Formats: sequence, C-alpha cells, structure tokens
Amino acid sequence: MRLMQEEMIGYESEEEREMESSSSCGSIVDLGFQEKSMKVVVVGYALTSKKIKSFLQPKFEGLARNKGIFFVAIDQTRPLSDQGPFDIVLHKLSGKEWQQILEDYRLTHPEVTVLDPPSAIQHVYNRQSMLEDVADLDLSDAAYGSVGVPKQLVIEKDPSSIPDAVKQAGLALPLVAKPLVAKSHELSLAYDEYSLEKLEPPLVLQEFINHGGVVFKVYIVGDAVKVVRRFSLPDVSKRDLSRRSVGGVFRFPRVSCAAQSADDSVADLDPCIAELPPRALLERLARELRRRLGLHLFNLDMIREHGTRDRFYVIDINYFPGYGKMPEYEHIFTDFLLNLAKSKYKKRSSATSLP
Ligand SMILES: O=P(O)(O)O[C@@H]1[C@@H](OP(=O)(O)O)[C@H](OP(=O)(O)O)[C@H](O)[C@H](OP(=O)(O)O)[C@H]1OP(=O)(O)O
Ligand SMILES: Nc1ncnc2c1ncn2[C@@H]1O[C@H](COP(=O)(O)OP(=O)(O)O)[C@@H](O)[C@H]1O
Ligand SMILES: [Mg+2]
Ligand SMILES: [Mg+2]
Repeated sequence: MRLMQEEMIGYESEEEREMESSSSCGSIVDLGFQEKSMKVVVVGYALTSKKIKSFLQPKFEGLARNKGIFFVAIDQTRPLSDQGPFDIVLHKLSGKEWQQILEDYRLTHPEVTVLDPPSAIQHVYNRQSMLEDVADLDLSDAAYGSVGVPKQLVIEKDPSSIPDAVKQAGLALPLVAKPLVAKSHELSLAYDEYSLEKLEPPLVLQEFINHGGVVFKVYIVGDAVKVVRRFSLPDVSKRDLSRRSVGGVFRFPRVSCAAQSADDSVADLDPCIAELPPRALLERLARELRRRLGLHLFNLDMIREHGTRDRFYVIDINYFPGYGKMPEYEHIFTDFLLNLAKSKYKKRSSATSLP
C-alpha cells in the first residue's frame, strides 16, 4: 500500500460512485474518499493475453481503480526489481526461467506478496501430487458429508503394463486417463482392459465416478468460496459397459472448459444431483486446502456420487482458474486484494512502531 494524491483515484461522476458503493458486497477496506492523501495498492501482473482478456475485464479494472487498486503489466524482458514498486504480484506463466525469476524476487522483495509461490503452484500442476492433500485431509466422515479422491494409479511408461497394473491396484472400469501434467487437458475414458494399452503414459488412471452429469466448480479467492454448477460427462451404466460396441477409448479433450454452466438449467435438473454441496463442508475443505497447499487462488472440481446425498470426490484442482466465469468475481477479488494489502500494511506499521 502506498500513498498518493486524491485526484488519482476518483469516480468519474457522483452517480458512478453511488452505483459502485451500492453494489459493493462484503466488508471491504474503505480507503476513504474523505482522506486528503489516499492509500493505493499496485498489483503487477504477468499473465497470458488470453488470461488478461478473461480476467482483467473493464468492469473489474474500473471497480478496482475506484478502490485504489492499480494493475500494471509486468515486462518479462526487464528485471522485475526495476519495475513497480509493487505491493502484490499476480502471475500465471509457465517456464522454469520465469519461476526462478519469481523465486529470486520473493527472496529479495519480502515486502511484496507474490500470488502464489511458484513451488506451491507446481504441486498442483502434477495430477498425482495435486490430490494428495485432499486424501490426507481425510474428510471421510465429516459432519456434513465425506470428501475423498477417486482411486487412482500413476503410469509412468510402458502402455503394455497397464492392464496388469490396473488389475493389481484393484481399479474398476471404466477409467479416466489424464495426462500427468495438469496443464494438458487431453483426457479419455477407457471402457475395457484391452483399450488400456492404447493409452499414452505418463498418465494418471482414475476410477470414473457416476455423478449425474453435473460437476461443482468451487472457486477460492483467499477466504472467499464460491460454487457454481457445470455440465459434465454422463453416467456410464453397467449395461453400457457390457455392450461390446461401447468398448475402446473415448477421447474428450477440454471437456470442462467447453461445458456449459448448469446453473441456468437448475430447475430442469434432478434436485438430488443439482443440490450444491453443504456450505459448511466447502468452507472447511477450502480452509484446509488453502493452508496445506499454500495457495490463495485456485478452484476444485467436485462431484457427488450419483445415488448418494453426501459422498463427494475432488477430481481436479486448478491454479488461478477462469475467474471471469465466477459470479461477482470483480467484488470478491477487489476485497481480497484490499484486505491483503491492508493486513500487510498493518503488520509493517506495527513492526516499525516497536521500541
Ligand atoms: O480459459 P478458462 O477461462 O476456461 O480457464 C481455464 C479453466 O477453466 P474453468 O475455470 O474450469 O472454466 C481450467 O479449468 P479445468 O482444468 O478445465 O477444470 C484450467 O484452470 C485452465 O488453466 P490451465 O490450462 O490448466 O492452466 C484455465 O485456463 P486459463 O484461463 O488459465 O488459460
Ligand atoms: N474420476 C472422474 N469421474 C467422473 N468424471 C470425471 C472424473 N475425472 C474427470 N471427470 C470428468 O472429466 C472432466 C475433466 O476432468 P478434469 O480432471 O477436471 O481435467 P481438466 O484439468 O482437463 O479439467 C471433469 O470436469 C469431469 O466432467
Ligand atoms: Mg477440471
Ligand atoms: Mg484442470
């Protein structure tokens, strides 16, 4: 947080100011219009052009600006220390070199909050380690339902070994085959053991869980948790499995990104399938995972086993997902950034006022 003159943060009109303050949700830090000098938050961002378009939408940037948050593009060709100064760095770029730059920057600039630490992000970029913390959490008999991960197996190489490995691990067909690298979305569903040899390691084989064709996207932004419904793959029946014609591998690249929101069709859906997971369960899950993963910005793909009321599975975790599709993300993000800057500012001032 830094000080700057009032004229830099202003609503274009009284009307705009009123509109903004009436639509603002939650308890945000009021930077105070009355103050002569204002505190501003400078957020450096290193994002792909696709992400800039979906995330830094004009409405969001405008709202943030009016609250004293300024977004500044990071120039990757110049040293980070020569840019800014930043209060917060938001990033989602790949490459070892970039990760190293960020790690070095974190060490030399502890006053800047880097969202999030590259090593914590790497942990969820591997589909094996991604779900370890959910499994370790052991929310198998939480008060509001159980949360687990589907049985899964990692295949590093040699496709011919897959049928035996699957048998040994006791995995039931059909299986979802997912590239080990989470940034690759070329998934497939294998219905019979003969087709398993056609798969291309390295991959994770995961038991397919019937869930009525609806997936819950649980978005996390710091302490805030928001859940939406999306359409997903349909259930596979025993009859489907026994029908020979179904045999083989069904490829479904980028299915979840292409999937439509199911929230608009909720009235047409079976309530047992569409009912959102209990709020208390999501809050607990989000809190625990935030701590264990060391991340502020991620989402979970969660499904409810069809035929149960409260047996849930986490099947995917994504770092800095498509927040543009999260309702009210503009307000949630603005509050998050302000609170982050405020708590850092408080900590720093109390440290400097020590005797
Ligand atoms: O492109 P979008 O907005 O659909 O966002 C993608 C996410 O879609 P979703 O939030 O489910 O709608 C998408 O989520 P899923 O893995 O599809 O569940 C990923 O987070 C993807 O990032 P990456 O390719 O894994 O690095 C996200 O892609 P990037 O925007 O980060 O490139
Ligand atoms: N174990 C599973 N059981 C049932 N459906 C699954 C399972 N894993 C994935 N899916 C379906 O495939 C989609 C994509 O899988 P996901 O693991 O989320 O990969 P991605 O990272 O590409 O989104 C999910 O949104 C869901 O529709
Ligand atoms: Mg997904
Ligand atoms: Mg994913």
